[in-house]
This record gives sequence, structure tokens and C-alpha cells, in this order.
Amino acid sequence: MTMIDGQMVATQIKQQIAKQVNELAELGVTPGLAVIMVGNDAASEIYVKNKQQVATDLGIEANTIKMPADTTELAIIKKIQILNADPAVDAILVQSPMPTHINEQNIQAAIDPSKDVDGFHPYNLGQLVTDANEYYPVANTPRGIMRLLKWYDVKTTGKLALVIGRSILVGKPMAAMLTNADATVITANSQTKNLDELIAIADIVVVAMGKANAIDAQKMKAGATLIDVGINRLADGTLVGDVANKNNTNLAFATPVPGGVGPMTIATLMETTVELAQQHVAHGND
Ligand SMILES: NC(=O)C1=CN([C@@H]2O[C@H](COP(=O)(O)OP(=O)(O)OC[C@H]3O[C@@H](n4cnc5c(N)ncnc54)[C@H](OP(=O)(O)O)[C@@H]3O)[C@@H](O)[C@H]2O)C=CC1
Ligand SMILES: Nc1nc(=O)c2c([nH]1)NC[C@@H]1CN(c3ccc(C(=O)N[C@@H](CCC(=O)O)C(=O)O)cc3)C=[N+]21
Repeated sequence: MTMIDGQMVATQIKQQIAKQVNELAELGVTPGLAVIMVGNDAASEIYVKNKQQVATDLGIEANTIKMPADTTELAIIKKIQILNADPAVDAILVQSPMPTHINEQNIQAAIDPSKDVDGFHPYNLGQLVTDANEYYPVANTPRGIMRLLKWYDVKTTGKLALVIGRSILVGKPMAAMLTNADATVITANSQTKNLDELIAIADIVVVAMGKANAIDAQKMKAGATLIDVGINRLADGTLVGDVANKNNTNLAFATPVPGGVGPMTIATLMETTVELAQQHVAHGND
């Protein structure tokens, strides 16, 4: 079994991004990323801290706007409208999950589709489902996972892929990307029956549940590939994924937590930010 080294692949991608940032700098453009974080979430805290560091290293201007958990939906939408109108901001990211009194669909639809770095906006989701030929942003976690599969030469064509989770952030765009890459895709959710039977037959299993050690890697078939998206902070402070028993299996590949999908999400976030900045330059609204 080969443990996938997300940190190593992310480092390679960041070297490419640094070149593109330099090219934009020659045009007098600094890519700008604005992050809105409402309330507190452990995984979001880790994400915010790590991406701030990587952005600084790459010469990307990243600003995090923290809003209290009792912020109204209208106040968040007003903040988004200010960022939509700000030419220094190329990319807007609103951290998920949001407090329960906020309707996330209204937030996602308020972001200018040309600044939608998570690919959350209905227009960009439509582009993904269409498998459109023109440029559009997509969610960075599944984008990073597709890059890892390519890097390790894990084939998707004709393979049976099981995606556990159906969020707009991970599960649904992951299923769409695997479908576009000619896999046969099953998307599971909390109402799915006989999940173990599906786990036992899939060639690729992507787990994005947000539940520590909820899936047992020993139940997967020999030669299959496991992608563990979960980021769970245990009471003792350790960081674990959604999948237990990754070692001692006869899998072909598996991603660790930490050091797997997480660093790739950050690298592809920076890549998407730079691409959006390039689009804004090309369309004359930088
Ligand atoms: N490593 C990284 O880069 C990233 C990590 N994450 C992490 O990934 C995890 C998932 O994130 P996200 O998608 O936003 O989470 P959500 O809570 O939005 O979605 C979780 C999904 O898991 C499904 N689910 C829950 N229990 C079961 C079960 N027993 N069987 C099958 N499906 C189940 C839910 O089903 P239902 O819809 O029926 O409720 C839901 O669709 C979190 O830990 C998050 O922190 C997220 C983004 C990036
Ligand atoms: N709109 C939105 N988009 C997201 O993409 C999004 C989000 N909201 N909300 C929170 C989740 C979680 N998430 C992480 C990304 C990277 C790490 C990461 O860097 N992980 C390192 C952690 C290393 C460490 O600090 O120990 C690793 O796995 O190796 C963690 C978590 C993105 N998310």
C-alpha cells in the first residue's frame, strides 16, 4: 500500500503558482483572496491558519474577516457585496459550515460568480455538471483530489467510485468530477442502506462525512484507493480523518490525515485564486 503524499504534491503545485504570481506582478497585479468566517468551527480554524501562511509565502494578498456567530444573513450578504465591488479582491471564500440560522444557499448565490473561489455559485455548479469547455472555478478539495489521483496514476475510466457525503463543498462536486472523468459513481448519504456492501465493491472510495474514524478501511476491496477527506480534532488535540485502519490493508493507495487532502485543498485554493485574477486581467476588470 502506498501512502499518498499530499504535502509533496502540494509543494510542486505551489512552485508553479509562484511563477504565475510573478507574471501577474509584472503587470502590477497582486491576486487578492478574501475569506469570511462566521462563528467557530475546528476544521475552519485549521484551514484559515494554514492558508494564510501559504498565501503569504506565495505573494497572494489574503485577508480573513471574522464575524460573530450571531451575525445576520443580511450582514454577511452586505459584506459580500462590498467584496464583489472591490477590484483588489479576485476571490471570495465563505467558510462552511455557517451557523444554523444562516441559509447557506443565499450566501453562495450572493458571491460574484467570477470571484467564486469555491465554485459554490449555482452558475459555476451548472458549468461543472455541464462539463463546460470554458474556464470556471470548482471546489478546491475535489479538484485537489483529482490532481492526487492523476499524480499517482489512479485510473478513473470505467472504475466504480463511491463518494460518501453529498455536501456542495465536497461530495457533490467530487461525484460530478469523477463522472466527468468517466467513472461510474455512487454518492452515499446518511440514509444510505448497506454502506458496507458498497465499500466492499468500490475501486475508489472518497470519504467526506466529518465523523472521526467512522469508516473501516479493512472493509475495502484489495487494490482499491482510499481518499480520506475528514478533518476531525479529537478531545486530546490530535487530528484524525473519517477512516480507521488505513495501515495493514491491501489497498493500492490511501491518503493520510494530516498530510493528504488538506495540503492539496490549500494549494488548489491558491491556484484558483491566481486563475481568477488572470481572468479578471483578461477581461479588463482587474
Ligand atoms: N481535507 C480538506 O481539505 C477538507 C476537509 N473537510 C472535512 O471533510 C468533512 C466533510 O465536510 P463537509 O462535506 O463539508 O461536511 P457536511 O457535514 O456538510 O457533510 C457530511 C456528509 O456526510 C454524510 N454522512 C453523515 N453520516 C453518514 C453516514 N453514516 N453514512 C453515509 N453518509 C453520511 C451526510 O449525509 P446527509 O447529507 O444525509 O446528512 C453529509 O452528506 C469534514 O470533516 C470537513 O471538515 C472539508 C473540506 C476540505
Ligand atoms: N468554504 C469552505 N471551503 C473549504 O474548503 C473549507 C471550508 N469552507 N470549511 C472548512 C473545511 C476544512 N478545510 C480544510 C482545508 C485544509 C486543511 C489542512 O490544511 N489540513 C492539514 C492540517 C495540518 C495541521 O495543521 O495539522 C492536513 O490535513 O495536513 C484542513 C481543513 C477546508 N474547508
